[in-house]
Amino acid sequence: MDAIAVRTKGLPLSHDLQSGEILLDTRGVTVRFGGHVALDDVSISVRAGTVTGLIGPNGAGKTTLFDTVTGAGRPAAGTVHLAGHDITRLAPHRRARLGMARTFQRLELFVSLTVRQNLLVAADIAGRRSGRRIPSVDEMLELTGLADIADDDVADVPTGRARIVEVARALMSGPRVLLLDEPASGQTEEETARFADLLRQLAAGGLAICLVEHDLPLVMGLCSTVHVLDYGKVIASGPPEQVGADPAVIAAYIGTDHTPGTAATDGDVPDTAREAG
Ligand SMILES: Nc1ncnc2c1ncn2[C@@H]1O[C@H](COP(=O)(O)OP(=O)(O)OP(=O)(O)O)[C@@H](O)[C@H]1O
Repeated sequence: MDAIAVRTKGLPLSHDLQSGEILLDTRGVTVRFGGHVALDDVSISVRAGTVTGLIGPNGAGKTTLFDTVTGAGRPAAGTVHLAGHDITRLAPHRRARLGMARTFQRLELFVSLTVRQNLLVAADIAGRRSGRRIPSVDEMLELTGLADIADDDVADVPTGRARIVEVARALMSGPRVLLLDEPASGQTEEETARFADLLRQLAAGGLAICLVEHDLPLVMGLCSTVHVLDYGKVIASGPPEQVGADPAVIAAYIGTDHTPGTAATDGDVPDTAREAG
């Protein structure tokens, strides 16, 4: 496959990548909290230039897998690989330096700063850390559709758009892999549609995106591959239409608020970033 430069509207979002290359994978990852097995022999992969879905009922282990991949937690067994290199023992900041960025289920923004200031802080850290050219804040505000609220305090920004601020902030580091934990939670239908376009655009630029999301129509419409976790195990992996029709997946979702093919949120969603933070 041709090497593609990861550039979106001229933004130097990342390094040169092979489209379709596996950028991130976990191999047999097991995580225990005391006697509780939160992840059991989990192997998933995320390719450059694609959006990969990671779904499953509440408590299935999705956030735990993100924590393991980013280095916030260590697995009891198994390994994590970035572009084929074993990074299981690397500290989180070194993984970030290698091109891994994430957002959080619970918004983690500087709520007393403006949208622009949040991106400036990220730009400052990323610039000092990597030494490579990173996107300008204005370019990023434009790309992510945040220019009109650039000078608003994040505390006053509605939750749906604050989630985009978090994505923009993650993108300021010029990642190769972007991990998104329930980014559409709190978004209106219109915001979600715009967000889906943004993710398509970023993936088309070569970024490897892993999306944890309870909005299953969004996942099914956006992802080329979906991994399904249930009670810490991968119960299905494949194209969305195959996974959505899988009896094991349907069974896993029965009795939950979320069933494949329906929109759902995780209950009450705060109105603004102030309430979410
Ligand atoms: N720090 C922890 N200590 C003990 N148990 C934990 C810890 N973190 C997560 N767990 C447990 O591990 C399991 C997986 O949790 P996790 O948050 O990864 O699930 P999830 O799929 O992200 O759920 P949700 O969709 O509700 O966010 C759950 O049973 C949870 O209670």
